[in-house]
Amino acid sequence: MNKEIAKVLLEKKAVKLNAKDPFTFVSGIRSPIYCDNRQMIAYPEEREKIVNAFIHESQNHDFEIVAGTSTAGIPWASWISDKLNKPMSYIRGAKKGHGAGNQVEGAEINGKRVLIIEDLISTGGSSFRAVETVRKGGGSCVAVVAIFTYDFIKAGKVFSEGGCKLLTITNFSTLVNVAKNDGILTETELSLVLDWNKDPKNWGPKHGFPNVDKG
Ligand SMILES: O=P(O)(O)OC[C@H]1O[C@H](OP(=O)(O)OP(=O)(O)O)[C@H](O)[C@@H]1O
Ligand SMILES: O=C(O)c1cc(=O)[nH]c(=O)[nH]1
Repeated sequence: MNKEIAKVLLEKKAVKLNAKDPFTFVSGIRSPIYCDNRQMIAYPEEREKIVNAFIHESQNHDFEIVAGTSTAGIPWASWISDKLNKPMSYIRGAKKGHGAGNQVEGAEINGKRVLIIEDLISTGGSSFRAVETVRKGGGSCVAVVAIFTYDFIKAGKVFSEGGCKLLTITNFSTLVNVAKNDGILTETELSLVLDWNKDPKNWGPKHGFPNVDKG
């Protein structure tokens, strides 16, 4: 996994820690760590490294359309499709309730091979829903590529059972190793996040922070 990108995320403080008031993930899981890759769009030099890493990761895949997930995947899909001179789409979480009523905007995906661009994978739920949307629209998804994954077992399962390749530039263990070697996180912080990552679903309830029920 890519150490340079992990370092960039840490140096630009996209990675945040808060054990006293843990973050709530979209899945409802509570966490003392949050990786806010959205912040990286603010840094032209570093974001270019991330765009190049996305392109490197997907270089062996044959795709016709670059599709960003709404919302955090969209800026990356824009830069990637621009660099590769390929058509771009973006995938909404739900059909738009007015206007043209689309769920996929931009390039027509019907009958096309689509590469989905996501910023981050936790449970994999959001990005796999994007895969299903592409399939429903008549496209095939050659892979989902994301900047970062927490390597949850659940995410691996969702993708392998759903028959879609999941590619990631960097991951939790690489991030933790870089943070340790470069002295970015203290021993206490490192053991906090390692403890959480062993059993993310039960970490919150065990520490007095119930998970949020997302239905
Ligand atoms: O793997 P999952 O458990 O689904 O979690 C990861 C998703 O959560 C975040 O999106 P968020 O819902 O915060 O929306 P945003 O992209 O609009 O910021 C992130 O951008 C991923 O899409
Ligand atoms: O699961 C999430 O919602 C999530 C986790 C994280 O670290 N970063 C993010 O943007 N979303």
